[in-house]
Amino acid sequence: MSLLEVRELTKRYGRRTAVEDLSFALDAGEILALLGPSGSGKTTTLRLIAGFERPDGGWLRLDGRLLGTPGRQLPPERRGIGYVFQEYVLFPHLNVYENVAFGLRRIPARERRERTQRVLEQVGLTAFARRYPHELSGGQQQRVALARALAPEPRLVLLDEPFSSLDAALREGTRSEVLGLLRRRGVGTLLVTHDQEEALAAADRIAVLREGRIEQIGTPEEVYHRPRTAFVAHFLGSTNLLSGTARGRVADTPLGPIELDRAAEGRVLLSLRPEHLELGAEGAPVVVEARYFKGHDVTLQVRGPAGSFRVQADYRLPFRPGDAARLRARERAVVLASPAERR
Ligand SMILES: Nc1ncnc2c1ncn2[C@@H]1O[C@H](COP(=O)(O)OP(=O)(O)OP(=O)(O)O)[C@@H](O)[C@H]1O
Repeated sequence: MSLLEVRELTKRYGRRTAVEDLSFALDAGEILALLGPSGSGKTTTLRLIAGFERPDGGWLRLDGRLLGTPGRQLPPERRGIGYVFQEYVLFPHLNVYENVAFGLRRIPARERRERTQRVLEQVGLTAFARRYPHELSGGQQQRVALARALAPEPRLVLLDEPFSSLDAALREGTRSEVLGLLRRRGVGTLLVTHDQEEALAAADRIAVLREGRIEQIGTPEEVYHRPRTAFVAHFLGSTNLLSGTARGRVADTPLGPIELDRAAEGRVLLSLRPEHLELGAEGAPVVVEARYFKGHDVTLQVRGPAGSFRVQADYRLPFRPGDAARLRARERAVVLASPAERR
């Protein structure tokens, strides 16, 4: 049985539907990223799970126990869920130790002391126990917030953009420490982010949200390499869309015949990432329009009778704007779902 089960969860604000028919499951020790643009329903989903909002439809269970459904709503403090929300700041008048012990008020003093010390040690903050929040860096404050969420030993932790306020240098280290700790403790984690790189690097699975619905859910490799829709393909990096006529595993396209990742018949819309195209001696004629140096490689914008494309290339290749070249696919193209398949 999954740790968390969410079924057909729906939330409306007046006539606007913030979350619609959301269904997914999460296992113990698993990290699921909720990824989507602003307004796609990520925070509302966490608030429904935490119990700050009442659903208008559907239900959710944690460890088999019903937490929320339109007719029955368990209050947040009885759900056994830890959360670190962006706006969920530390108490400024309490030191680190007191902030973490705060959630353990109902536990006998000795156990409270032991648990607080243990969790501070786990997040590497024992030496900072007597400091106040304003005497800590952003990353340290984030770890205190996490320690406070973990102290009551929840089975599920909800993280809403917890790393977005940290600068790039601190972000990666803090993220892998924090998520590593959650994984080792077998805690299920829902991580809200609109940062695709963070989702790809840190999550076991990603649910891509669009207008309150899950557009696709899968491992980072699946959603990146086998996007079901143009929206997912574009949201997880850059891609080229190309239409063609499929005959089984091959399609005729303006770039010539291209192998497909699955069999199809008739009109198809294909996705080819910039790294799946190459410039060389063979293929459709194009002219290089722009060159963007990225350090480890370059992105070339090219145009020809077949259309306009972005191509990733080795930075040592001599292509410059104005050069003529030939373009071909070096990998199979992904067949995107037709409107009928998406329903
Ligand atoms: N309390 C509320 N009252 C009315 N509408 C709301 C409320 N909370 C959220 N919404 C609407 O619900 C939709 C989903 O919002 P939500 O905050 O869940 O999105 P999000 O994906 O978390 O966005 P962001 O990345 O900007 O935080 C939006 O259209 C938003 O305007």
